[in-house]
Amino acid sequence: MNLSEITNGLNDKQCQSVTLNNEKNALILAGAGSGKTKVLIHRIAYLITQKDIHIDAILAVTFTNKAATEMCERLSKLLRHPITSMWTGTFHSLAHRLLRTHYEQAQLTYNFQILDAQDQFRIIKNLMKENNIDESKFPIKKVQQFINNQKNKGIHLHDIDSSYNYFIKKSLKVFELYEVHCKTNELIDFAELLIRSYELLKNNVNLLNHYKNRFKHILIDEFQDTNMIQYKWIKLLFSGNNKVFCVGDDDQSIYGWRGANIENITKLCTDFVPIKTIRLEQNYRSTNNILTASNALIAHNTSRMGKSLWTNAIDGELIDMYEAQTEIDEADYVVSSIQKLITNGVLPNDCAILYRLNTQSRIFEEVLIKYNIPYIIYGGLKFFERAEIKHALSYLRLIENSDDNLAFERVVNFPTRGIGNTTINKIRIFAQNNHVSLFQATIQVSSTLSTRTTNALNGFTNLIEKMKDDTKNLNLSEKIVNLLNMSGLMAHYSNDKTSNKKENLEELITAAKQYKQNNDMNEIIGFISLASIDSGGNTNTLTNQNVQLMTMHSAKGLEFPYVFLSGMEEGLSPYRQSKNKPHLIDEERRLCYVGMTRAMKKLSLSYTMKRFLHGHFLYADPSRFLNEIPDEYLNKIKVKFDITIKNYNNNNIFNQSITPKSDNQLHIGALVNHPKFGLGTVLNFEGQGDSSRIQIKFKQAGSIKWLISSYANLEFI
Ligand SMILES: Nc1ncnc2c1ncn2[C@@H]1O[C@H](COP(=O)(O)OP(=O)(O)OP(=O)(O)O)[C@@H](O)[C@H]1O
Repeated sequence: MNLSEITNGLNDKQCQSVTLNNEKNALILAGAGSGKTKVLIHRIAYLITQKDIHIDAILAVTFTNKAATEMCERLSKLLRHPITSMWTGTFHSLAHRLLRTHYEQAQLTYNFQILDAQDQFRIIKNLMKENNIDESKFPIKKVQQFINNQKNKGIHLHDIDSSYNYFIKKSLKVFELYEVHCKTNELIDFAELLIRSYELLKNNVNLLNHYKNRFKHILIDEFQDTNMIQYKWIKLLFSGNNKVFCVGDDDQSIYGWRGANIENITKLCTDFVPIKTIRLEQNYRSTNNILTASNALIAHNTSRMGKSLWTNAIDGELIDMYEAQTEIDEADYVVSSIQKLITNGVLPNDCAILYRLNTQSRIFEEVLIKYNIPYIIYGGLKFFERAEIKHALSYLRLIENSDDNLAFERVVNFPTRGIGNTTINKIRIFAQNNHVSLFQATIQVSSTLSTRTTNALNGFTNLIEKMKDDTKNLNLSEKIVNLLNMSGLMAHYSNDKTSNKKENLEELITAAKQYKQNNDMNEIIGFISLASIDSGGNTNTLTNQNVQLMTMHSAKGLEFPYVFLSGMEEGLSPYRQSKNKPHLIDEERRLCYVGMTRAMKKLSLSYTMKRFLHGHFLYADPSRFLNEIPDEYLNKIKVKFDITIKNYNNNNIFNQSITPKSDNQLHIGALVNHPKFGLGTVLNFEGQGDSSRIQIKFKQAGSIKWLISSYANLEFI
């Protein structure tokens, strides 16, 4: 393969990045839609074909495992031969591979288990309960986040100063209990994967040197969202003999809340010298209007590394900006706009509805159903996180290692076999006191219980032993088929006609058939670990006839011809927790920028005057980000209200078509006088014609009232 085949179709800057001199490290600052994935793939192809770098000497880190699979597929296509053995994946999956390969040096046994976020939550919850830590005062999610934040920064338990406040003191207590629990049960959570693999290399000089010499080229995608421990990991592997090639965009760093450290990008330029920085500024995705409006928004962020994106594309349509009265009105507007597009021949999957919070999807779903438009939600419960899949995998875990306590707890009584909580508690206590696993405890304790309970417990332990024997010569997917039948899971879910749980179990069998084993890893352990690290996508991703719904975070890296960015209100975007915190507002602005730059042909923004969220009505101003987009790119759309008002002053009844917040005297914020309630401020209107209502906050008694507008008897002031 010659050089021109590798650089064919690349622009000058892309080409310069791909063919960069081998002697230098590189930071490719790649703007939204500037083709960074393309550059990364072509760079690897260039190294292999033009610089004779062996595939084993390349380490490629991606943001998701799906991105890694796609990268290998595209690379195979470009090179015209399959690429299967390259070390590629997320930091977590690579760390996992290192730990499984060198488990003894990492002071682990081969059977160590990976703890996903759900199981981590359950363990923290149990530990708090056992130690009488009140979850109403110390929400489990917050404690979990505290623990993970410390770990993501690479901070050890004993290094944390507990003198700050009571929350930290209590969280540290849980942290300590949690660490002991994980250590005793050989459970490794996500952050621990990184810490352990970092320490494995750091404490084993020979091993470190082996990998330093092996990986001549380390390529990292989405560098702006690396966290501290990931940065340390790369720095450790870096030597005079190898080179790093990092691709990222400081304007798209959106995972600060999860420990990502945007400063890693600037640190790179001082820690990895000599380094060449190349900016990719030509955007191939969006129309000029969408791109220029997005540029104007992100220009309000301080401390940017600076890029000015441009495009050869046409101006395209203006960006619609819709002011809705309520979230129902907003959803109606978005869905009816999508329906018009579909009627004009647009495919549903070319349309995406983006929002800030998962909970915002509900109302869109209701309206989509009403309009009979198929949709799919990304980022909800992922495939391997579903209960039925976790149950099935627990049986697989138990035949691999019957001492796996988490798996035991999940299925000892599922499907139900008459083993109640009291019995399970007895088993837990016995296991704790005698330092044995729950499975061992069951065998030892069962004879001391009632005959019925003994039979039930023996039934379970015998079932696991029989499963082990019967499936030992089968391949992975055959094993799963047998476990599903022997455990009764398949029969259990087959009876449930209201859900697609049975189909999900069948999908699990397919996933097992498709699983490609790493040469150096046991098949079952590899498959189970993959399920924990990369919980997979939605099950029904294959269909392309659905409107796509997702949070702005999940939309990272994707593109759609038509994008509807909803909930553009203060408190949602930017999210209320960022209030008065400039660095968090900057991150929210980046998130909005990511959302806007997903659009190829048409972007619609919307906000509501009133929103029912988390059980309350919220009245919010339009997002400050909307004001940061110059008017010339916007097509502002406001609804009109037909409302009947009786003016108290002159007793005139008049019908009006009102645009809220227009110069009309009746607008939100207008001052009114009422014969009975006195002075007040208009908060809201609702409905049409005779059934319209007006909401007013009266100064007297500070009360808020809805009045039928026809009889409101208001005097405008
Ligand atoms: N040289 C090129 N010529 C034509 N199209 C290109 C070129 N480079 C990239 N593209 C196209 O531009 C679009 C954006 O590319 P890609 O998704 O790789 O961008 P990105 O930099 O990863 O974007 P983001 O960071 O916003 O997710 C894709 O549709 C891609 O095919």
